[in-house]
Amino acid sequence: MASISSIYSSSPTLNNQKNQNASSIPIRRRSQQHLPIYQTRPKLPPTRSVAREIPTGTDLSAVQSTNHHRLEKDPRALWRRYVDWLYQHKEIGLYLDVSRVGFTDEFVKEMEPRFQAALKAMEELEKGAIANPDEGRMVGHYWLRDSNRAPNIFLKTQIDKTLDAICGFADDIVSGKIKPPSSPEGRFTQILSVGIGGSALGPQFVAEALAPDNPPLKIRFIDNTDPAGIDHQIAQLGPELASTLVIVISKSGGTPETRNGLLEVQKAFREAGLDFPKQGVAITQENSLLDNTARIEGWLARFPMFDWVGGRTSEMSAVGLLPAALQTIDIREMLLGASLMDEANRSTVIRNNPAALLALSWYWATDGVGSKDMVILPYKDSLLLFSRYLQQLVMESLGKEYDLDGNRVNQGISVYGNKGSTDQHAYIQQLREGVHNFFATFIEVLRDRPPGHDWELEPGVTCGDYLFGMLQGTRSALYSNDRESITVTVQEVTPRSVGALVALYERAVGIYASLVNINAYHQPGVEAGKKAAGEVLALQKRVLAVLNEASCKEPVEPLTIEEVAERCHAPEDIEVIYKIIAHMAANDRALIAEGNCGSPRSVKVFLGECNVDEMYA
Ligand SMILES: O=P(O)(O)OC[C@H]1O[C@H](O)[C@H](O)[C@@H](O)[C@@H]1O
Repeated sequence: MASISSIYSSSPTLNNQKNQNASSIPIRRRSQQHLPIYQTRPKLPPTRSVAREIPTGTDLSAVQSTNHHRLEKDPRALWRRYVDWLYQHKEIGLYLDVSRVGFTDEFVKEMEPRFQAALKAMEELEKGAIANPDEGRMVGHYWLRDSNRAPNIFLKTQIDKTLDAICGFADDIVSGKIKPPSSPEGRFTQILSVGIGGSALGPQFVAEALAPDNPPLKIRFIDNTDPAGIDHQIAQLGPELASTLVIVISKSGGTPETRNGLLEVQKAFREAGLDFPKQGVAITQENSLLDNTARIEGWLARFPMFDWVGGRTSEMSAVGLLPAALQTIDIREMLLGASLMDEANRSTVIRNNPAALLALSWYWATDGVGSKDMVILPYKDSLLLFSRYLQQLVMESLGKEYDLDGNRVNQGISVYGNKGSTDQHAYIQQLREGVHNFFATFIEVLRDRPPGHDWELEPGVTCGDYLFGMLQGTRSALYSNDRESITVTVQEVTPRSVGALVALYERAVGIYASLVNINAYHQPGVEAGKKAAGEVLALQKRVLAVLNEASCKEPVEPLTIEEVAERCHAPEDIEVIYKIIAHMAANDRALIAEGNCGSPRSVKVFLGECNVDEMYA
């Protein structure tokens, strides 16, 4: 198996190219490799503080151009730039316009060697290199849509067999060949998908984008451990719980939120007198806790998640494909769209490689250090969740403390957005005129409605013309105020174009990560929050034990928060202890709190009942 670590480690460190006077890109010398990045990188002057120092009456655009090249404003030159840089993929029906990002020809030239190194790294990754060195894993989501690219026949067979199994199972469910055991409907009518993060965001985005108006199975999601949210989903299912297929998705098979969702759903099944295993499907890694549970309990079906597919890039695995197929979305078309896009993204010519063009634009717009946020604005309701999906893909992949050489870099690009033209009535005001800390990405869909459904709501103008006008207007209004933007245009929202969009951004993230020399495929930072949450729950158990002991005394001994903290041997955790008590008190947890919650020192607590067994446990 090849290794790409050498390619990564030979990448030059990131530098703020636009603020360099030298025409060549400074390459970090070996001897500098262990210097913290802030010592090797020129500091970017933040636009806001620069703006504050400007004397009144100064031409702001002139000041900005000291930080950024002045953007081209001549309409003819802009048209030429548009035509020169426009990327088109005919088979997908996708265009990428980066003309409203102000990178210069010199910048592109300077970046060329780094792009070649990044594209080489992608090539090695696709061949099966350990592209996720921290976890010692291959990164194989590209093989999912072209199994011939898998590095060995075993993996190829695994991919092909899983795809066939997904299609077969979905057909059997949709056709009613596999029936729920006790539903009067005689067939499954609902899907309840339980999963979080990469095990939810892709399926949510795709369902919103592509599900037909009246799918044979309607999907809903539990993607949190919020009891009220879970109750809401279950309540909405009502008697249709009996015809609900529950898909539990977790790569690790041990994510607490997903486990809790499953336990809550299983309880609802018990209470309704239903047999959960006959309606349960697991998508997880082989031999995970979830997999073993599903196997032992005899769930209806189990589908694998592969070690070499990360959660946030799992849309083309069973995670995304099974829910999509159950909604009768053409998953083979999704895969085709992704593989066509992958093929285009293998070009070593930047302007012919859409993912490289995106990465180039991101690098320029954010100075390669995430100095600007990425605002995603799809002008199409069905693409509403694209920004949420991209938020995880981009931020979990690029938001890293250390680079591959161990330098502290605190990399990342913040992503947010919703949809146009809705957002024009919300926050576009700030984008146009306020703090200049973003670049926009417009997602344009050319086809307004299915053929034969359009009408003119005023002479010569349709509803979709308004949407189009709003997009074009916002693009040019932002640009005229020096706000850069990218436009991704698709002909229609179809399984093919959605598959292509997913693949486009997956690859752009990979290339960008390589440019800034970070591992895009791990998420060490996520563990800190999980660990801290576990510590809070452990502390809660100690608090309960202390309160139980005091409450078993005669007479009962109410304790102040300080006393509880002392007895837990955790005086430094007093604030969390107070919050634990306040949370339990708000939830009728047999805990009696006296005093005023607004003044925590006045609060005294004891348990409403003494549990002698627990005292001696
Ligand atoms: O699929 P799971 O193992 O349940 O993981 C679900 C999610 O949880 C984690 O916190 C990770 O940060 C995500 O990348 C992942 O997608």
